[in-house]
Amino acid sequence: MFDEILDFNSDRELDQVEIQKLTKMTTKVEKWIKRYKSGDVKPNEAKKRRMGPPRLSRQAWLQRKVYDKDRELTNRLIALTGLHSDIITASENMQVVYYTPGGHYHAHHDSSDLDLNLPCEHTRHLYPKESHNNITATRLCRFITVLYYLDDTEEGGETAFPVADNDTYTMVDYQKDGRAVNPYDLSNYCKDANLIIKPRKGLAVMWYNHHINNTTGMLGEHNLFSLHGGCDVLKGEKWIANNWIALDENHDMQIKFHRKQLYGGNKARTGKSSSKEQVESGNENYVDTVKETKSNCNSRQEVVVSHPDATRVPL
Ligand SMILES: O=C(O)CCC(=O)C(=O)O
Ligand SMILES: [Fe+2]
Repeated sequence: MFDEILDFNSDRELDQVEIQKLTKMTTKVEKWIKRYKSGDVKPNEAKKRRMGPPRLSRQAWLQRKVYDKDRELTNRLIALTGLHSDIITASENMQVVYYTPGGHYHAHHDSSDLDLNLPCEHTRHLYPKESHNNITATRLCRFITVLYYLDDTEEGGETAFPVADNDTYTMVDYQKDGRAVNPYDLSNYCKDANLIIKPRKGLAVMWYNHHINNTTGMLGEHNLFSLHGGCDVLKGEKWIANNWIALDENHDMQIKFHRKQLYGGNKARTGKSSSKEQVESGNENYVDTVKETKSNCNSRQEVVVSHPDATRVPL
């Protein structure tokens, strides 16, 4: 309430002007107190409001054929991740993010919990038509994030991982050094994060959003320690780009995805919003193209997933 109604300039103090305004505001304040007392305002709602919007930034998608014509970056990603080139090449295009002072992205996960009742967003269009029509929800299956800093930022704008390596982390009553901390709120608790990275032009950060399933060698449980976000930019601008590497928990679906994207697809994938476009564009030549390129596919022997629990998956 203090933030919402009284502290107009959000400096956490009531000055003369705010107090003068306050006298005209009594009805509104009384209404608020009444709502609060009646339990109408849930603690979460209050918390969210104090944190401000989850994200304050501008985003754009770049197509691989535009930003990486010569595949230099793609090849470096293959080397960096140790993954099969098809996994990298079939993944989402690059997202560029721009922040100005006050801009931030509160802590979040880039991928979704492993839920076998929901298809992965990147392979949803590969399900048979009948079941496909029944798909109303999907989840993000982003095994790896690679984040690039495209420029320095004068002040603030760190990428923070509030609970990295914290074995004792639970979502309830999170504490740091004996103080209650809201690990999602990077405007107020950025410096409490366990890992903080200062933007520096040319630096890239890579992390795993999931574990590997030891039996299948494919996408495993969500790694909740990958919680992260962008702290408030205090001075200057922040420019970053994201590459998300998609992986299904189902090996056959992932291979189908590669074939369609790389050898049978007629449209490049442009991020989450494009899958509908891809489905609608269809691809009647798929079977022929797969036949033609089968030798090409077959020359690729295996998908190698590089991860602390790495296993080799036959293709
Ligand atoms: O701005 C940052 O440092 C983090 C951005 C991020 O997490 C995202 O775009 O998903
Ligand atoms: Fe993120």
